[in-house]
Amino acid sequence: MVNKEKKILISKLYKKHGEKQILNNVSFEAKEGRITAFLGPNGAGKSSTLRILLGLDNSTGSATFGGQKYAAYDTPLKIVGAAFDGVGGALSRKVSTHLKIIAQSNNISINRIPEVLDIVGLSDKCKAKLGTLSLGEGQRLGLAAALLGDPQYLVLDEPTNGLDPTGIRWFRKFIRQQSDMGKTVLLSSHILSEVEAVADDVVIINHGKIITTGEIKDVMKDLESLEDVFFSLTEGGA
Ligand SMILES: Nc1ncnc2c1ncn2[C@@H]1O[C@H](COP(=O)(O)OP(=O)(O)OP(=O)(O)O)[C@@H](O)[C@H]1O
Repeated sequence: MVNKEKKILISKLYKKHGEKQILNNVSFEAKEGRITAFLGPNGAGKSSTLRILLGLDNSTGSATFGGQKYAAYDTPLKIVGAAFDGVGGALSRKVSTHLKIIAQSNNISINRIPEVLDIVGLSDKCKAKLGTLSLGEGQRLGLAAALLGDPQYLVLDEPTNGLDPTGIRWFRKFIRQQSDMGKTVLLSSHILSEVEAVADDVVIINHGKIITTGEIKDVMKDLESLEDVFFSLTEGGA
């Protein structure tokens, strides 16, 4: 039975690599029309959680989009758009060809390609080779690929990596537009100031354990900045 609520629900994930427990009862949700930031220091377990959510790794527990696992959707790119580090195509391939391959393998019309390039401000790079893109352009192309299927859910791993201040400002506006359209946005970051400026809700993870979740304004209510919250929770003992 498909859950009508358009939320990402992560419940009781446990994961070990060898003897090391890298996820320990990880549970949280990301809600429709809101931007949820998944925050934590290097090695905290963010990418591991997102990989499980996207069916790239296994674990105990469950991780669903609208009540269904990623792999249970016939054409997942029409439901979930994901962007991880790197573009992931042959460097000699053109931007348009890269997006065409992704679109065609997911039954998405190629008419969508100019639209997504326009949304991310890469229309002039349509014929450029992947190997010639800057880091920031590569990030934008990753977002374009994520948007191809006009998905309800966006899962973005460190989306501001490599963006300059103009790019960061562009990203904030872009992601707010997406959530205002009713999308469910989950993004990971270790850049606290970025998250503070853009997120509605925050989930903080450290050493594989969720240490706080809530609306950003509530999590921050007794502290000056998210930076203070983060350090009080991750270094102060929790
Ligand atoms: N395949 C693997 N084998 C062994 N250990 C792993 C593997 N993948 C991840 N880990 C370990 O799991 C822990 C969590 O890693 P993960 O990449 O999820 O962290 P992260 O929060 O995304 O960090 P970062 O911000 O640096 O990307 C780390 O200690 C990492 O070394």
